Amino acid sequence: KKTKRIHELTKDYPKPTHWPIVGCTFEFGTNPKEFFGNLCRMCDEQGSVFAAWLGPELFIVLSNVEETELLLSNNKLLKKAFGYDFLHPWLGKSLLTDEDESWRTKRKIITPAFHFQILEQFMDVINKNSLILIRELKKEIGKPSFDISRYITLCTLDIISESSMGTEINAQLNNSPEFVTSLRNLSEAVLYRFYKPWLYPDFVYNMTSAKRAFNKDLKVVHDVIMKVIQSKKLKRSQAKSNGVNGSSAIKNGKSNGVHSTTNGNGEINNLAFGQKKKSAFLDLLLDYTEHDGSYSEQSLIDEVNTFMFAGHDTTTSAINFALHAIMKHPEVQEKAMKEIEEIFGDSNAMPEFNDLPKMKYIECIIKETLRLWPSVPYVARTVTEDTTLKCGYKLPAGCSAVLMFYKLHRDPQLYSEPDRFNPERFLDDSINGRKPYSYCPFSAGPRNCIGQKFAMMEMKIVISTVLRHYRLITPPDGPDINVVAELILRSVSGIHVKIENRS
Ligand code: HEM
Repeated sequence: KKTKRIHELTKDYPKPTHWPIVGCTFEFGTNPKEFFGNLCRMCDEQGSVFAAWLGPELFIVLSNVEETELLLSNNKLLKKAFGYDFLHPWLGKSLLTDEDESWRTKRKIITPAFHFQILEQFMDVINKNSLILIRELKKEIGKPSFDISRYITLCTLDIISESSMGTEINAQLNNSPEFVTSLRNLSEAVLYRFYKPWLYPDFVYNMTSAKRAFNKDLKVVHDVIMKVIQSKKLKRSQAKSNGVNGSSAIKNGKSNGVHSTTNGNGEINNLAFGQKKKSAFLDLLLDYTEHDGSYSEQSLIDEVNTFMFAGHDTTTSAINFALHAIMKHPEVQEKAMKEIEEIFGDSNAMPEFNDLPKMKYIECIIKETLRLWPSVPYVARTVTEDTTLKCGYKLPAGCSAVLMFYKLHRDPQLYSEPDRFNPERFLDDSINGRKPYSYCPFSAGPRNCIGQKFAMMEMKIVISTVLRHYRLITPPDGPDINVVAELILRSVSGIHVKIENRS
């Protein structure tokens, strides 16, 4: 009955070719490589609002600024779409996947961990791992070309593991440990299921070898995180019995049952993160758990898994595409180097926190990179109540709305020469007058990215450190980038570069 109603209300939408039962599943193709290209083609052919049935689910795909604003600014459309359910066995109901009141509570608890004064604690972790990256890249000097994305993946994984769990996994030094491989397999497995509507029912998926492999990888990842949590808990209880209070954060920062960011005068409270000693996101959650038991062991695992997932592939993707763009545009590389020289002069010192706002041009490069290659190329919401789009079509309750940022960011009505890489368009004067919601790499509205400041800090440090040590050169015969979206945007052919030492 519900499906019939949705069919009825959306019969006038533009649609690609549909078949009975499967809808336009085969128009999309059943692997990630074809899927994204076909989705972009459909946006070109059908326009900025169209409907597509994938088996029993209807997706309304939106890629213009008016509908993006309507959806993202609506406080009632906060529920993630059906496809996010496939993340539940891995991330549970965490900040990324949860809904309604329990999402709001989590957001309030976790927000203080991303206050900029707290992020400063992570400078050392990012600087240290960027230097390991530089050391690892040494072996590639002089080679005609190599894929730098393998190195960036391991570096960002080291950074996010140490920041979220407070534990070094040394992915860069151990090259590809089981944990790293399992993490990658899990992202791929979620997507594999999404493209195959016949695997949507749990009872079918549970019988497949894909599900058995998924469970195996899940166990590897969960076991590592569980061990970290247990060892942290043990250390904290030992510290407590020795008279050291591990949860001073809670005493001062609590209001209305929820941890607050400031003391009302805009000053940060004595959070675990605010202490001199470097803490991890996990420490904040453990503080709460000790205080009021708000997080069960499973919820802690889910939240750490979420940081690792949301904070790893995203920054990897952005750094990779930025390095590619810098390499392809020598004039951009020169300007970035000029800025670096102005900030650091002859010094070899790593950046300090107050150097980051000085990296204005590098910030423009990152923003322009995220415009052309947004790490999260689309997001989706479940429509929980009938809504009327700006164009007049009905968005019926029960369908999913997909916001296609990748196409939004290349709309010629919003950006002149939209396919051209031009960091200057993000210089202050040029962005004045830009429509709100025309640029959403971190999404927007209440469910925007909580980690965007951390991400910007990490990207600035890693990119500037690479440039300070190496000149990026386009290899004559390296393959060009080949973009696919496997939850996160990436180049299947890798990012091929040649590097030269800067004397
Ligand atoms: C270039 C880097 C990044 C990009 C482009 C990015 C982008 C996004 C986007 C588009 C969303 C919305 C997802 C949706 O609606 O389904 C999101 C949510 C989120 N991101 Fe990021 N992200 C980045 C880095 C990070 C980092 C470093 C962290 C953590 C350390 C993080 C943690 C999260 C979390 C927890 C959410 C869910 C927030 C909520 O629903 O309340 N992200 N991110």
